[in-house]
Amino acid sequence: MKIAIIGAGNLGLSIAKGILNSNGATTMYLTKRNTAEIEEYSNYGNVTITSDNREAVKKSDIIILAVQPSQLENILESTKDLLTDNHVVISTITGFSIAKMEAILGSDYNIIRSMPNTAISVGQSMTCICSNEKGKKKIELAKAIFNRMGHSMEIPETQMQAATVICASGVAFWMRLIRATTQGAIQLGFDAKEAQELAMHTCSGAASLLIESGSHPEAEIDRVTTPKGCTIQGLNEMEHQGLSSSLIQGIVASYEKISRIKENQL
Ligand SMILES: NC(=O)C1=CN([C@@H]2O[C@H](COP(=O)(O)OP(=O)(O)OC[C@H]3O[C@@H](n4cnc5c(N)ncnc54)[C@H](OP(=O)(O)O)[C@@H]3O)[C@@H](O)[C@H]2O)C=CC1
Ligand SMILES: O=C(O)[C@@H]1CCC=N1
Repeated sequence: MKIAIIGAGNLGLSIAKGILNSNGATTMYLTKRNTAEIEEYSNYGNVTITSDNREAVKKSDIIILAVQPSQLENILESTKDLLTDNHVVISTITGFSIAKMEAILGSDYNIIRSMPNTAISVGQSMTCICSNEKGKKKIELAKAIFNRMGHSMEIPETQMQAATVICASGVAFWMRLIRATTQGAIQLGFDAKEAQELAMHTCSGAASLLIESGSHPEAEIDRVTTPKGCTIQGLNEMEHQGLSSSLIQGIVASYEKISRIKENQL
């Protein structure tokens, strides 16, 4: 696969790392205006670094768009004459609808809208995808690309904002929970490095339990909570302090913010 990543910033470079780690591309173009910061990637034999988006589009089949929302329109306008039937355009842009992309490109091209997260760099992204009418026949290809770097789910476009909060912002939410657990562990006597190791591997184990057993979180909690024991004491105190409620409220606040950003853009 010949892949171009237009906008090699936080997410674009995470995708690049995921692709390189999984040998997922025969050639890869990485573009940004200031290329000095990513020169090290030219050490990979099959990677070209450039600020020329037109060259990247011309030489690639899969075009992954990872610029800020306000930067996308110009990029689409300046490259659309190069697009062919063979191209699959995969946008990762928050709040930029397929209709808005089609208003610029037309509806004759394969357009996939995706929402990966930065864990794509280590092959662990939860990525949601949807497509325009024309792109429906490329959705399996898009899934195959993202499944090499984690797990993908096809969803209706109407759920894309919610997926952004849960999956993309979600990485930051889980990081904060792991950080808070680490701080608790330090207070209980572990040094900072040990504390983080305990927190992150316990978090990873808890998620793996659900993924591999298919069971419900409360069923797993029941297996841990000894009657009158320390786990239920801790859990109940966390809930008295509003743990679940604050998480849900944060998720809803994040969703409301995305909705406002989207309204301003469209
Ligand atoms: N960060 C995340 O976890 C996630 C982000 N997203 C979405 O991904 C997109 C990118 O986010 P993020 O990576 O955080 O943003 P960044 O600002 O880190 O990256 C954007 C990149 O685009 C480059 N860029 C800007 N203009 C151009 C241009 N004309 N041609 C080529 N490259 C250009 C910038 O580099 P330079 O200035 O040198 O050109 C920059 O490196 C956003 O739309 C965001 O909503 C979605 C899911 C998760
Ligand atoms: O914070 C943001 O707005 C973007 C979208 C999801 C992750 N980063």
